[in-house]
Amino acid sequence: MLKVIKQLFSLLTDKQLKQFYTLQVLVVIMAFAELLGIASIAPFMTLVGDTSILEKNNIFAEIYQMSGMTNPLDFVFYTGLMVLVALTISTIISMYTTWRLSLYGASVGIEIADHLYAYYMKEDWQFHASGSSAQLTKQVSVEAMRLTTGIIQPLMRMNAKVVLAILIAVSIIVYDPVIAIVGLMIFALAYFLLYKTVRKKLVIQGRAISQVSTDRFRLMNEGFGGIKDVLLLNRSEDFINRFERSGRIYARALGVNAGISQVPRYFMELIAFGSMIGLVLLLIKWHEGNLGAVLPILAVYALAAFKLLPALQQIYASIAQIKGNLAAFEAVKGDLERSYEGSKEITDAQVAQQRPTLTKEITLSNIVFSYPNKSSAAVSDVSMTIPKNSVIGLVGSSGSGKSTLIDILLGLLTPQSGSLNVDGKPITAENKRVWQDMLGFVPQSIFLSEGSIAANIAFGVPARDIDSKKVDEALNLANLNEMVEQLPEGVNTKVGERGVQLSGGQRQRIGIARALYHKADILVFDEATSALDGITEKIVMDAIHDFSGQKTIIMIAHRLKTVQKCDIIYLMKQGCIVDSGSYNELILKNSDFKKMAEHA
Ligand SMILES: Nc1ncnc2c1ncn2[C@@H]1O[C@H](COP(=O)(O)OP(=O)(O)OP(=O)(O)O)[C@@H](O)[C@H]1O
Repeated sequence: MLKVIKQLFSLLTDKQLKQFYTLQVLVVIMAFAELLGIASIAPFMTLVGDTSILEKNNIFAEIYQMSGMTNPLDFVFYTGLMVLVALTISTIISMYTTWRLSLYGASVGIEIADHLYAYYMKEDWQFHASGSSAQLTKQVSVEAMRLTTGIIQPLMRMNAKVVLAILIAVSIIVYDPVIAIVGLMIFALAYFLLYKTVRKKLVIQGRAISQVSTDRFRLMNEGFGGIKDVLLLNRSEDFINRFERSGRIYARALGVNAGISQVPRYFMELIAFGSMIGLVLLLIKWHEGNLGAVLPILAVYALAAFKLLPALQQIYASIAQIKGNLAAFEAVKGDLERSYEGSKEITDAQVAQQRPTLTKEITLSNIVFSYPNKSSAAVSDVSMTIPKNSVIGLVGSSGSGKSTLIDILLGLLTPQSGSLNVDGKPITAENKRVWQDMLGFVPQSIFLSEGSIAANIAFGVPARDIDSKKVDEALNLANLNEMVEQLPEGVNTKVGERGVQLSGGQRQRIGIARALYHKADILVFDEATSALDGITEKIVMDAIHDFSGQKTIIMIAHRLKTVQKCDIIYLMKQGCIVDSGSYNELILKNSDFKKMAEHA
């Protein structure tokens, strides 16, 4: 567990560390203030037990004399008042420190979750293509939250209590070593034995929480995401049963871990009361029934126990909670460490220096790309040239590697060998971002957010920065204006989650309008018009071809009709480019292409 705390500390930023040390000072002040509160009770009780000490030769008598009071009861009253003031100050310090610790714990936890989200959002396409979004959602929402509430916050609470417990322990040892050491040993041993017994169970249940959380997120993602198929195939019961089954494991694991940290409190209270009764009997026996002598000693121990017991319980409960949530840290540790390794941000000056300009051509040279865990290459030794302002078609059977090649062109996938060049300048990790700014991409299936049509066209641009003129132009070019005019709120009409309130063709045209909104010089279409009816496709294709000579256009198409007007068509087969030429040239020279055209 100490190792985990050390690792967690290494993830804190300088600012967080500084705040932590400041809080440490507050924690120590709080512990001293609480101790002072306890310590001030003893003299007061001595005074209450026997006011005749004011007549004797001691510190009380001196203060009494200096106060100028004549009635001992008045003195007792004012001493009591001062003790109350001391206790109030100590309470205020404790409340403030606990408040600050809670805020600090929560903010550190949430900053870690934010960091994790930012890390995943900046990871490349290959990372996302080979992982599961349910897993990432779980990492950020469940595991990072468990890290906050199950590790960092308990650690903060424990931190304050450890200092207090040590101070109380030292003070009562100084006050009376024998009684203190025996009492402390009883508690330490009881908690230690308890922790040893439950330690393994906490870890096991903690891991179960991580495991079933993944299952539950997956079931939610698949169930809600594929609800149409679920309903049609009548699979709701299967989903519900699996969800409930994981829920039972989840509930038990959560309950057991919470119980293990809370339940022993009552047992410890029993031990504390038992020890107290034992101590009372012992003291009465030692002092032969003299209550005046017994009361102050008893008051100190009662108050020490009153403060020490919850502190020990808090330490134990925090340790149990941390142990039970270690699996959450294990789950995100690797990603967190990588996320803190420092991102290579490039400066504006570097961007300007690296900005590729397209004046002549884009070339792909000897590109080889294999997906991880795949034996054959998805793209093998592909070379192609895309002249500026030309219209290029990419055709081939399903699985021939067209989308993979386009992802390489978009800078989303990095080939294992070969290079992508713009006017001879290679696109590297450093200038990739600038290259991507020059591209407009329309994928096979468009992702739509829950916002308005305008927000979806200007995707990712804050509402106040959306340029309505550019939205109108894009709508026009994507042949959407007629449909939008019929909507009650026009471009401000909401499209529903993932665009459920739109037809497939309308969704696709919004995707096309999105690519056009950003006024990219290079437009890439991956099966972008396949969901459109013949007439709409022709209108949209004509709009795309209107750009010919002004923009560089690359399109993947299954329907050969779509690529008929392209300047060059590349034919792909099993990851290779097997032929190229204009539509008419390919019909004449390539039998595969001819067959495809006949069956189109
Ligand atoms: N994320 C991925 N992980 C592993 N393999 C993949 C992944 N995406 C594609 N592949 C594999 O790479 C090969 C090429 O796929 P790609 O999607 O590029 O073909 P395509 O020509 O675009 O097909 P389609 O016309 O059906 O979209 C296929 O064998 C496919 O199974």
